[in-house]
Amino acid sequence: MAIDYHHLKNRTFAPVHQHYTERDTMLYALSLGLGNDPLDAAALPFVYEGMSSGLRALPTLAVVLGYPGFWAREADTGIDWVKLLHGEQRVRWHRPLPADCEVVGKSRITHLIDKGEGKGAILVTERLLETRAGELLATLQQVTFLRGDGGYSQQGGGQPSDEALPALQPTPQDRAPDFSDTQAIRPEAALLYRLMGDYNPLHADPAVAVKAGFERPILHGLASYGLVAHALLRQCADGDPARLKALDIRFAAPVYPGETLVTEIWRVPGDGKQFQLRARVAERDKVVLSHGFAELA
Ligand SMILES: CCCCCCC[C@@H](O)CC(=O)SCCNC(=O)CCNC(=O)[C@H](O)C(C)(C)COP(=O)(O)OP(=O)(O)OC[C@H]1O[C@@H](n2cnc3c(N)ncnc32)[C@H](O)[C@@H]1OP(=O)(O)O
Repeated sequence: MAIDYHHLKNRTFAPVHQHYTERDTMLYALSLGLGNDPLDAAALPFVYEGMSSGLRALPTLAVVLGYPGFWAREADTGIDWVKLLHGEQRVRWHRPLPADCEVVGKSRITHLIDKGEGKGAILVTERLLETRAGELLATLQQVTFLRGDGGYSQQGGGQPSDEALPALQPTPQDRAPDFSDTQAIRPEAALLYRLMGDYNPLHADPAVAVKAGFERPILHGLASYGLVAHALLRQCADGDPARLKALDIRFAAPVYPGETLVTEIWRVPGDGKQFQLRARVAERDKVVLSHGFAELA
């Protein structure tokens, strides 16, 4: 079954209510590998409640909260779910995330773009993450690359296609990064990370990974996203999670659990609050996250 633009665009998502606790906050950070080195002072406030600062939530915890799950697998979507990949993630934080809170996630599909037969389609989902009292914590945009669904607009009597999102900018080619941060990704990272709510079999089942065109299960894009955000906070914000205001990034190539991620950060000339970033896998010297933009308070 091919994608039907109107059916998919009009899909409704029930608000997802969630009460996350300090334990969830710590498990999220642990699933990214914080605490791999128990003496790492920059990681401890996110995985141990006994610090003088109290337990702190990584701002990227927002990406797993109020999440509607792996709904693309439902047959009526028309999506070839085995072939989909997370393409980009863009988040704006409006308030720091508490370590324990009742939240609600409100999702809707905002864009569906046909890139053409054999090239794929782009699906953009927006999620507003609010407290139960209605305060907006974060606005999230998830760009999904539907590798198996290009050309849908030629079917069913000519289905529409939306305008693309404003493009993210590539990182500087003419100068070395101002900061660099290295993180080891644990071999079981994807198996741990999926427990945060993204149960896409691509990250766990070797047979599904092969069907999708990979040699073995790949890491969730949002796990790499969390790692890059932590690298940025550690290098440029004294580890203060409340300072992250914006982070956009493109997932340029797959990351495999067990690899080493090197995040490279450039200062944007100006008031010192904006940065460009990318990340590469050290073992393959391959850029895996690109077109990064971040803003700190
Ligand atoms: C719906 C339910 C929600 C589900 C959410 C996700 C659930 C998760 O479980 C899934 C995951 O986490 S998957 C893991 C993370 N993602 C990845 O590993 C993807 C890595 N990226 C790739 O493989 C390629 O970039 C690839 C394959 C994405 C694109 O590569 P190419 O086809 O070679 O593209 P290229 O020829 O370079 O460019 C063609 C056009 O596409 C645009 N583009 C490229 N990479 C993009 C990307 N990552 N995201 C968005 N757009 C992208 C290019 O700009 C180009 O556009 P245009 O034709 O307009 O010039």
